[in-house]
Amino acid sequence: MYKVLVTDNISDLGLSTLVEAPEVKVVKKTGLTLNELLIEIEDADALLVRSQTQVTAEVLEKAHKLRVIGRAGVGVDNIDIEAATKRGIIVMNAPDGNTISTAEHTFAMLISLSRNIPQAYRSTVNGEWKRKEYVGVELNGKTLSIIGLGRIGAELAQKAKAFRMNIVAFDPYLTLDRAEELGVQKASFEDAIRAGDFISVHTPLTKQTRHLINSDVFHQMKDGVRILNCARGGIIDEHALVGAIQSGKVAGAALDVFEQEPPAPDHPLFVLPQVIVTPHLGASTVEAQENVAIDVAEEVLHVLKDEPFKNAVNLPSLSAELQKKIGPYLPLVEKLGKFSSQLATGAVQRMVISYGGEVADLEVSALTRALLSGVLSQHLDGINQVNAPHVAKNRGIEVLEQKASVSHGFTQLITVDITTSRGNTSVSGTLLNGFGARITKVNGYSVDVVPEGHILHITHQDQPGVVGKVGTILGNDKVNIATMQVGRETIGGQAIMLLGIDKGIDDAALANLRECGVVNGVQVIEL
Ligand SMILES: NC(=O)c1ccc[n+]([C@@H]2O[C@H](COP(=O)([O-])OP(=O)(O)OC[C@H]3O[C@@H](n4cnc5c(N)ncnc54)[C@H](O)[C@@H]3O)[C@@H](O)[C@H]2O)c1
Ligand SMILES: O=C(O)[C@H](O)COP(=O)(O)O
Repeated sequence: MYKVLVTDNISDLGLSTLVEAPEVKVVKKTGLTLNELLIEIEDADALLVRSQTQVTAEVLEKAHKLRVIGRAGVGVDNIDIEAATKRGIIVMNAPDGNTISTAEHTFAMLISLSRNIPQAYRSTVNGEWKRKEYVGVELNGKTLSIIGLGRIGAELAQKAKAFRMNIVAFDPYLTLDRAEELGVQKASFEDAIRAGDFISVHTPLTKQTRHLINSDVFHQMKDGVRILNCARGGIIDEHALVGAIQSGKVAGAALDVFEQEPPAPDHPLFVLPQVIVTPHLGASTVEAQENVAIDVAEEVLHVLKDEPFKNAVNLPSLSAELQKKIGPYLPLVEKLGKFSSQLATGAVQRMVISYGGEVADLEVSALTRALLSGVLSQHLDGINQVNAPHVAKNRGIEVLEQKASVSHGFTQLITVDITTSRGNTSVSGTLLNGFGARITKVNGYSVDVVPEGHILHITHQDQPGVVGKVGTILGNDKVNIATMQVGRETIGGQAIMLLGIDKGIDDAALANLRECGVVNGVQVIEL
């Protein structure tokens, strides 16, 4: 039974996917103190959060069983991704479900800001009638600069265009074609900042975007500019914003998010009449909350059930088409990794993974991760495709991926060459149409082995009687030989024998084999 811990308010409709899954126990505990969270996380297999729960390295330290963190929403800045990745924990979000709601909220803030609606409401219900004080500005014909033209930025652009605003956008990944398609003017950051009558930020909060809008940037803006942040607190330097409003540079600001949430009640922005605020409501609609909860619950369940999943933020994303194409290769590369690392002796220093034939036409990074995970998991605990590249890098293991059109007679061939402190090991494998995975070459010897179960790898001199002697020793130990493959360099030269056996071999029989006088080395490979 998998324990899925839910620590923020996530829609029950979305959670029903998990509640109804027989292999899952949903434990919903919101408002936990840090100490309570540290206890609850210990036996959790999955954690579901929104933006409130701070999933820090300290929390993850206690997460001994955790395989996946699902964020019912977009921003993952409340999760220590690096710490999760190191521990092999998948972090996934629900990137699409709240786009419309957040863009609509931003637009509501834009109109409210231009017409002073919140201020006028408060004044009017307090018995005042200040028609002159709340004169606004039109949106029509004004320039809206959007910093970060992703899902929400692009959706906002469409809404603002309907109000006949000119849209100028800066996004490092914005192409001219995409800008044309959206009907926006692509600009540099500086030009977008200088052009806007209204400036709205829609980037994630990262090291690069923290205080992206600071006092230097405010100086470059038009006098009387209005600022919006419905993305993340911290993208705008709040102290610089206070100064820019007090100096008259900025005519108004609409904020849904804050550097610290909830902000202190005496926050200096709250006494400025030009500032309107909401308590992080961008995604707070019935529709958005159902969408993100359903999306994330489904994907978390896929992870727990070892099924293909999407939206992991600490794994490269694979299209459904690519997943389908590389799927059949995954068991082969994992086996190649396990086989080669059990054969290799000494500390791994370098791995070269070569893809030949049809597989070379695919984007193979997911296969490389799976193979690397197969290699490292033989010697290290807790290795998976999420943390394998990170662990290899930390241990100074060089990993090279290469592609070749030749595949030595096979439709596709994958070879792993491992260099250790003691020498080199090379193992190749292929997928045989209708027959599955095969190991086709081991250290230069051609073989045809199904990579499964218990395999003995024996090196010996090619001479009469070796097979008989090995067979007798195993027979005496009641070990049944299921398959046998031999390969040799030349007649009478160095040779290998790969024996598929029905059960693990005990230490005594292994010692007998090693001391029988006709074999040079024996390695047990468990796949
Ligand atoms: N207020 C809310 O309730 C709410 C709701 C949803 C999302 N958000 C926030 O909005 C952010 C954007 O969401 P999205 O779904 O549009 O994400 P997205 O990934 O589709 O778009 C983000 C865009 O920012 C761009 N970007 C990154 N760094 C940049 C930089 N330095 N300068 C300019 N552009 C940069 C990216 O290229 C990307 O196109 C999220 O990261 C989240 O923090 C807030
Ligand atoms: O990044 C997001 O998706 C939004 O900020 C929503 O956050 P919330 O789930 O805490 O409302």
